[in-house]
Amino acid sequence: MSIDPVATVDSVPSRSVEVPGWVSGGEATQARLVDSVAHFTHQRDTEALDHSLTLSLAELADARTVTLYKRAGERSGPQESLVRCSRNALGRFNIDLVPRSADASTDLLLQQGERDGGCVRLRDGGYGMLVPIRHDGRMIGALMLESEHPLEMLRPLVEGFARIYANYVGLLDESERDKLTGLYNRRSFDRHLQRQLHGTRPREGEQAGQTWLAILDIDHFKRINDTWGHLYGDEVILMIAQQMRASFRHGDALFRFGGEEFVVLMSAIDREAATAALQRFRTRVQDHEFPQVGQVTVSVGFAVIGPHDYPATVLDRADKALYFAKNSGRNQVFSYEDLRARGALDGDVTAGSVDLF
Ligand SMILES: Nc1nc2c(ncn2[C@@H]2O[C@H](COP(=O)(O)OP(=O)(O)OP(=O)(O)O)[C@@H](O)[C@H]2O)c(=O)[nH]1
Repeated sequence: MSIDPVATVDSVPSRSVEVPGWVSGGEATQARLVDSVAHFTHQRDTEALDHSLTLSLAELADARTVTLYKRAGERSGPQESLVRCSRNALGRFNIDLVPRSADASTDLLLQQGERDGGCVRLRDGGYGMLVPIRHDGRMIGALMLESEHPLEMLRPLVEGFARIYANYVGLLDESERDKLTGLYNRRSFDRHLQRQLHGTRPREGEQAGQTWLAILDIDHFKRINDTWGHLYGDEVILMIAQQMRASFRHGDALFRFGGEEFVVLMSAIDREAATAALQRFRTRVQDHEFPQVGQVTVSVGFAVIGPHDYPATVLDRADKALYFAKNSGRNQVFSYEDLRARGALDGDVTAGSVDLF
């Protein structure tokens, strides 16, 4: 069923306590609990962790549905995603990942969770419990359990799982991100590429787009370091990352591959739209006054990603377009497919600077 806060009424009286059998069990119960935690903390990427969390809780709490609401961490804005584990007609659990924009009902739910984390009766007679998930004092999401049984007794368990989850998300996030800029690091690139290719569905009213890979490289960065020193060089890298965040859309994945080289995985309807977005970023950088250093420019090469392309192949194509941009005077954006169609890459094209996998 849909989780609509309008459907939640009345706080559950504190004495209504009915508990799934396992809660009062002995060693077998403890073993099951430990097993769940071990399984859950074995995961090495956030998506698997989300699935494992909702499934573990659904099984342990004998819930009919466990929903994990996640607030977008990296940017401001209302974007959220939702992972739902629910029991099907055969009694088995299914997990759905639903990327979505926040709507009024989600916000209301989260506000409610913030306020009291309340146990509620659902309109259909079921029981609901909402537990906020906090990391470093910030609410990063919430867990909503729905069951045929009252859930109050399970609150410490669910809160414990929420705390472990928050700690773990923090750790995973750190291992996936570049320390200086907070952008994703190269290690997480393949996973994001798969998600971008297979996970993004167009929003209502939106046409399905294509996925593009762009390499952005700061021009004459060595000169910046040599003239102003590495600290100013680092500052430029940081500001370029900020410009990327401000230029690209929320669903686009932003990486620092190392040094002064950045990668964007973006959706765009066609090559013109991709070019426009990248030109906007290039102009933005060119027009920015960097402290002490003054003007900085970037060169960009990009290529479309087909569903069966290897990451290394597309990186190589985007890198060839970048190399062309560098050789054509820098501060420009080039598409590999466009250059290919014009015959501009025929002949002597040496691979650029990207180290392939
Ligand atoms: N400050 C700073 N410098 C870095 C970092 N990583 C790499 N560099 C420097 O970035 C410079 C890259 O220089 P090159 O690859 O020659 O490229 P470039 O000077 O930007 O020239 P073009 O790309 O051809 O325009 C080198 O001097 C590296 O030492 C970093 O994290 N911080």
